[in-house]
Amino acid sequence: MASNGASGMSGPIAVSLHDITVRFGRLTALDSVAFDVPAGQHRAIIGPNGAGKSTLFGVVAGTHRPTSGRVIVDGDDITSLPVHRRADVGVITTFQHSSLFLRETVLENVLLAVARKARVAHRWFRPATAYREQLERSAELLAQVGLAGREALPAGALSHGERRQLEVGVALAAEPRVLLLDEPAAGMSPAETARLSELIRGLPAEMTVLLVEHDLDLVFDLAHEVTVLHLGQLLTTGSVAQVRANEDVQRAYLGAADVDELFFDREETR
Ligand SMILES: Nc1ncnc2c1ncn2[C@@H]1O[C@H](COP(=O)(O)OP(=O)(O)OP(=O)(O)O)[C@@H](O)[C@H]1O
Repeated sequence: MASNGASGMSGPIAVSLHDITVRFGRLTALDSVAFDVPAGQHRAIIGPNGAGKSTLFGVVAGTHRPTSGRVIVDGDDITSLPVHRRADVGVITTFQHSSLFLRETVLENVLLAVARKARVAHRWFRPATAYREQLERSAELLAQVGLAGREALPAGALSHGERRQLEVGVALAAEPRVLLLDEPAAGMSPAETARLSELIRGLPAEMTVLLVEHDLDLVFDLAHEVTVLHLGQLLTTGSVAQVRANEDVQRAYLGAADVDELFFDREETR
């Protein structure tokens, strides 16, 4: 198991959710959910099916507008900010459904994102030097996400796991302060998941990461803290050890297919 460095209980708050309620008609998908995520923390959101994880993720990413409540990032209220404007405040999301250009090369995918960021960062554009800098930055990012040597391949030729790595590279090009990962390990092999975990654990210490993930091995490997939702309510937030030992969490998961994964370290039982 990884050592999960900073528990992040002190220091500035990066993301603050104030009494988030989401109703779909008569169904309350989220009921006054409130918690803070300290800057630099890796926070996982887990819970049984239908707990409200995706809905909550969408509220932070901007794809869902809460019925009531507020989303505060670095002190700014972004509740009403449309999804495409959240990048301006440093909130970058990788969604489950890939946003890559599959016919373009791996390098071009990252280069586009780097160029987009540069245009936002600089009012004027210096084509000759800027392009070289952007190429260098793209190569750096591809090395960071483990895709050095794959630059010339079309993104569509990558394995599923490599595509997810590339998506993270594209997201990092935008220099997020808060990185939102929507089930990053979905469809990955154990080896790909292990590489992804290493990649996330190696992100800059000041970057806040919020992820929704069903793969509890990954969650327990990289989360500094875990927030558990159940039936639209916040059940608890705590360290991996606290959450695994929590009887309310155990009850919430009873009957769920992944209950064994939650309570027993599979490496211990092998
Ligand atoms: N667009 C929608 N319209 C109506 N009900 C919805 C909508 N989206 C989600 N729900 C309902 O809201 C509740 C929470 O759903 P959500 O997808 O957020 O849960 P989840 O924890 O992500 O579940 P899963 O683990 O199965 O993905 C569920 O009862 C779901 O059926």
